[in-house]
Amino acid sequence: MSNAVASAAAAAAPALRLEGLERRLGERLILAGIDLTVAAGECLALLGPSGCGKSTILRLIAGLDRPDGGRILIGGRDMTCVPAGRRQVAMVFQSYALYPHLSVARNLSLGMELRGVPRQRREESVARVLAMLQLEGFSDRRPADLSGGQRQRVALARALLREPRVFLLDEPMSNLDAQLREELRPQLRAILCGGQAPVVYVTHDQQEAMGIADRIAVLQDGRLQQCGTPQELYGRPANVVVASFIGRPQINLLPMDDGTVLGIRPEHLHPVAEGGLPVQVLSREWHGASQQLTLASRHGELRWTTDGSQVIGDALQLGWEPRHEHRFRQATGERC
Ligand SMILES: Nc1ncnc2c1ncn2[C@@H]1O[C@H](COP(=O)(O)OP(=O)(O)OP(=O)(O)O)[C@@H](O)[C@H]1O
Repeated sequence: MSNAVASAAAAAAPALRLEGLERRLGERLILAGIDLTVAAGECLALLGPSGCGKSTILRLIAGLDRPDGGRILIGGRDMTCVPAGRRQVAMVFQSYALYPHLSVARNLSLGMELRGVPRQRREESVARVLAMLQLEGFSDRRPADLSGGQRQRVALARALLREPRVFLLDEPMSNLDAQLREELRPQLRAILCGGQAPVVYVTHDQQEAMGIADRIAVLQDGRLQQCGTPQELYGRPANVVVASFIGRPQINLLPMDDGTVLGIRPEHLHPVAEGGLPVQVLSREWHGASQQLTLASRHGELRWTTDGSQVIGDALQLGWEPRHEHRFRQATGERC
């Protein structure tokens, strides 16, 4: 291939591509044939329960671990056997790993110093990321004198300064409290989407994945269940695993006599005067603007999110619009 043809092919290639990635530990298959692509500037969330293989995928992309099958391509180039240090991949973990004895500014500039970046450019870059992450007043502080959220932003800033070709984040907000996580979410999204590097963001929190990512890949037991936009996964889950993982409170899954499972989201139920499913209120939990009710029905317990004033013991009938029904095969869990 000529240089011009090769560079045109690289430009057209996805920024990050995983092809049939496989990882075994002894007899156990930890990852089974993972195929994923991430475009430049796109944020892909890896979502799934503990042990599903999310961190293993990140470690393989970073080069901290080797796959037993498949390939990792960055900008069209096969990086599967390239050592970690030469992949230009930045990874942010849940623990911040900042140098405790150095100021914020030094923590940020050290990597550039080691790479021989001239002083003036270092100072400009540090000032730029501090402003971007709203940390301007903190450059002289030590990590111990920062809050958890501020420390995590410094860790992010340090990763941004590496100008990586791929950005990997492993549950970067899991050490922060729920309120701070919510506050940081839009900031993080703006920062991650502002760059050219593809971003892979690991989380087990579906709300965080929906809030931050352009697309979500749902994993279970080392297998990719579905990959799509948050709206696609919510609106047309490919199987009961995805249906249960996306959307809170969890979707109702009701086994039917015809060998299917009927899926109805709690927010899509509404009271009807007649011809609906008879239910009785078992318990209630206030969520501010709405309440979540647990109901007894002939198909088992149901969850219903409503702004109504029902109380425990109330009996009523519920309906739903046909367009909100999801049908899955009982035998396989796959969408019908
Ligand atoms: N060094 C190891 N030795 C044995 N098993 C391992 C090792 N590393 C990972 N595993 C197993 O591989 C599977 C995938 O682990 P991985 O850490 O990728 O999952 P995860 O989805 O990131 O989980 P979590 O959300 O808990 O971090 C798990 O079942 C785990 O027990």
